[in-house]
Amino acid sequence: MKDTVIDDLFDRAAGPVRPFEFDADVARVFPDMVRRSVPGYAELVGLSGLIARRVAGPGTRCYDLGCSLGAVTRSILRQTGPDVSVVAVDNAPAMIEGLQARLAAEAETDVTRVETLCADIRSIAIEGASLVVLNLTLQFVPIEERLGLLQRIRAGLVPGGVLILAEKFAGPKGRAGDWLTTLHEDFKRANGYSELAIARKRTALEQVLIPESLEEHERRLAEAGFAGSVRWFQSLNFVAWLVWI
Ligand SMILES: Nc1ncnc2c1ncn2[C@@H]1O[C@H](C[S@+](CC[C@H]([NH3+])C(=O)[O-])CC(=O)[O-])[C@@H](O)[C@H]1O
Ligand SMILES: O=C(O)C(=O)Cc1ccccc1
Repeated sequence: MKDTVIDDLFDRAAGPVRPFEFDADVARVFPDMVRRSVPGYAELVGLSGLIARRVAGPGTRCYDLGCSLGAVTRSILRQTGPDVSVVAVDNAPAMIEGLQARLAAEAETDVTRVETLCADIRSIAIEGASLVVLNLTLQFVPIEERLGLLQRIRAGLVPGGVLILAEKFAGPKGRAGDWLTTLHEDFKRANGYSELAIARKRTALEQVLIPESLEEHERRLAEAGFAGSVRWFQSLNFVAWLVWI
């Protein structure tokens, strides 16, 4: 449960690379992995809490979809009043178990405000939501199912409610996109990842994390019926939008 377990999962050269999975090994190292792999992750999580503070009125619900170990859930809890609840959803049992253990261990957290669900975000009910957060999660949903999920999210928002969508995005073809990829790999090197680990994780993620361009995302948000959006975060090839109805 410690957040200091070092991620060395891709350092071992043994055997062919298997597709990336959110299993118990990943859950164990996840805080270190995400901090060293996603530039601006802490800022994304912290600012999501500030957005919650603005939009989550009394008696409303926030959804953290693909919550992993609940960093965003805890950020929302910290920034909102006692009558705001959070539904934290992930389909990886190891993540939900890790989240539950963390919540129970934190004396300052009111666990009665959190409902944890080990479920697929494509099949849960979304109702009475002032905030829905997809923090680096939509990228793992099959492309043909992304529109339907966004439509259901929009239908579940209350007036004044918003969606936070954060994604790794596909940069433009050519030099601009190449710069973003190169600098992201430099970021990983600077955080201590080996060439082997970077290459093996790239292969493991290939058919699993499918990034799309900024234009594809923005076109789909409009198609899903959202009224507007603003990009409020970008660090290299990671971006976040605030999306309203
Ligand atoms: N269909 C699905 N249903 C439910 N969960 C899913 C699904 N697909 C993927 N997941 C879950 O989405 C999470 C993505 S990680 C999110 C980080 C977190 N938001 C954070 O703020 O720390 C991002 C990353 O690792 O790049 C994993 O825990 C998956 O099990
Ligand atoms: O490492 C990467 O390239 C990423 O895109 C971030 C990430 C972080 C944690 C799990 C999977 C992907």
